[in-house]
Amino acid sequence: MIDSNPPLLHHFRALSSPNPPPPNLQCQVMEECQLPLIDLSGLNSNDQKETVACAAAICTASSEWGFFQVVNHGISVELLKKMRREQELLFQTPFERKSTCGLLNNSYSWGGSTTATSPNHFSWSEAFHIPLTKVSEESCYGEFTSLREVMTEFATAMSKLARLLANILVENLRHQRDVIDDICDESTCFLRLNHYPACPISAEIFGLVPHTDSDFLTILYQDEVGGLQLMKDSKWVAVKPNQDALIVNIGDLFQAWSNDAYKSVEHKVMTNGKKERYSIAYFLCPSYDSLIGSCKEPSIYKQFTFGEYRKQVQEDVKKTGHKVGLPRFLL
Ligand SMILES: C=C1C[C@]23C[C@@]1(O)CC[C@H]2[C@@]12CC[C@H](O)[C@@](C)(C(=O)O1)[C@H]2[C@@H]3C(=O)O
Ligand SMILES: O=C(O)CCC(=O)C(=O)O
Ligand SMILES: [Fe+2]
Repeated sequence: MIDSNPPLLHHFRALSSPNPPPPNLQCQVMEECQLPLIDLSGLNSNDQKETVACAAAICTASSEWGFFQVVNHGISVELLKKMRREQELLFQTPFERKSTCGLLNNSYSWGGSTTATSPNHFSWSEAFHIPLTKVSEESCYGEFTSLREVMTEFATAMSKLARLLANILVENLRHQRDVIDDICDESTCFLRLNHYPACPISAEIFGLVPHTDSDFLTILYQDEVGGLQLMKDSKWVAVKPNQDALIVNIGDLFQAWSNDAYKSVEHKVMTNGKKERYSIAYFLCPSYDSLIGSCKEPSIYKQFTFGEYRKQVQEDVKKTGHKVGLPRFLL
């Protein structure tokens, strides 16, 4: 049989061989949490009190959790299901085809990072990481013609939702709307299609290593399998999947801009011994020359452009296998 999965086990064993096996990652009893659940229909209410309360709930969750879930988000169940079906077909393609045929702008990767040199930096997953500018480009799709149509619709809907939420968060900080539309363009925003194959050594390896996202905010559409965990009050807590909801998390850029009012929280994905898992993340990013500086004084972080930030993250990951992120920019 032709294998669709990348050679994850082989690679993990090769990385582990001279080193001692990593500690058991799943030994603690995990608390499952109900993330703040926000009904976005409040934003369209004729009652201004409801609109204000909904916006306040978004800002409070961004400060206290850095994570929340939204329902009545305006993206239809049909579109979400169609997108998931297309994603499954894409990942079921033979590994050779995914990795060598230039699919989706040649954006396929596996193991989390091509440069992982230690088992602790290795992720039991594969992904396509597609810039928004390429989503509707015919040449990216080969025989996956229906994926193009669905993904274009999906990206447009996620983009609209991400901008709506980001504008609310900005307005709360600066009493000014539309800044996000001025600085975020398609050139840097991206969609990441994630696949976590069932893992025979699930106690030893992450599905996706702990990290914060390097963007303003991320919207995640996950399936019913579960495995996402986030840091809350210095403890890892597991997110209970809710099929009606999309998950939103604050990224590093909003944390810097808000001078730590909004939290870019560390998160990770645990593997599952029996079931594979799918998720799609939309990352809202500004153009590379956008200056990110705090909205308040005294500022905690140096000003930086998004280009400088990405470069620093990539350099650190390449050198050490590990993302340092915002602490690099502390004043
Ligand atoms: C090895 C890594 C690459 C990554 C940062 C990390 O340390 C762990 C997760 C990776 C990830 C996943 C989501 C985004 O695509 C990304 C840009 C991010 O913020 O975290 C990547 C990072 C990266 O590619 O630099
Ligand atoms: O798959 C998930 O639940 C999370 C994915 C994620 O954190 C990412 O792509 O940055
Ligand atoms: Fe993430």
